[in-house]
Amino acid sequence: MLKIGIIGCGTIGTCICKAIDDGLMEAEVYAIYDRNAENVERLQSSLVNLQPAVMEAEEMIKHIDLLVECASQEAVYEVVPAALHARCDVMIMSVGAFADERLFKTVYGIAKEMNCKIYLPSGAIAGLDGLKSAASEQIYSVTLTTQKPPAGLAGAPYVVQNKIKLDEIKSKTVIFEGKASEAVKGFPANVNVAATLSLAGTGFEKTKVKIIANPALCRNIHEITVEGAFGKLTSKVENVPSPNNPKSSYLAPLSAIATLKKIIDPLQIGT
Ligand SMILES: NC(=O)C1=CN([C@@H]2O[C@H](COP(=O)(O)OP(=O)(O)OC[C@H]3O[C@@H](n4cnc5c(N)ncnc54)[C@H](O)[C@@H]3O)[C@@H](O)[C@H]2O)C=CC1
Ligand SMILES: O=C([O-])CC(=O)C(=O)O
Repeated sequence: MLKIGIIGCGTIGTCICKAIDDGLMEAEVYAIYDRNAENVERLQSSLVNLQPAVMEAEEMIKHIDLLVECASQEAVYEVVPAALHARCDVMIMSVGAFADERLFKTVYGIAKEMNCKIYLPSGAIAGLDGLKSAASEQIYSVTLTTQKPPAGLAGAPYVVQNKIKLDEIKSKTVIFEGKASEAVKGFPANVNVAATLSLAGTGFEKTKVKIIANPALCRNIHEITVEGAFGKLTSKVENVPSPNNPKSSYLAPLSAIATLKKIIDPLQIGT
């Protein structure tokens, strides 16, 4: 049975544990960790069947097959290289960390050397299957347009640095337009999907991102347009926010669960 260790006991970590606790897949949550002890306790007390140990990544990687990062971009630096060195596969949610090319090259290099896999779930977007197929030929452009209710963008470094008053936005307003490399740094908790899109397609410098604060919305909308030798692909997901975290969409933990099921299942569907 796949032995998993989870870093981050917030919205996504809790959904993953609950899915395994409910018997949705054959996996063991060997250990969990969060720098916030209250979140560890809350997660532990929500489980009925599982009793994961609590230990830091350094220790858990000696015992597990797969390390799941669902914490923060910072955590990717802290735990992913060490996990790969210990020959653990890794699943990463805070994909925006890979806008740091040096980190990405290092992590990719260790994974190759150790014969390990790095899994990046689709998160809150749809269409990566088509983009991956399309990338076997020439791609002309990839664009992500994200719309969130203003509160879902609160605290983003770009918003703070540019003194954007989210509570004064009364109508649909474009607050950022630029490269994916800048978007994931300015909005680390909002557009990790831009990083996944960049890695699947044309890279961080060529992938374009537009972020819109829209007070009329109660959903997080991600629209993708890809043009290439294959033709044109458009996808739009109107995401219900996660119940405990308005920054994250509910489809994100569901995609993490689906990725785990794919790792375990002999049947592999899609690109
Ligand atoms: N790839 C994607 O499509 C998506 C990615 N995300 C990203 O996934 C990550 C987790 O998302 P949520 O569960 O919604 O966030 P959350 O805020 O609900 O939970 C994150 C948890 O990780 C803990 N944490 C943060 N940094 C840590 C560290 N260095 N070491 C240990 N614990 C740490 C926090 O204390 C918190 O309990 C975030 O980085 C988020 O931006 C979220 C949604 C979609
Ligand atoms: O969940 C979402 O809507 C997307 C998100 O936060 C991210 O990619 O970081």
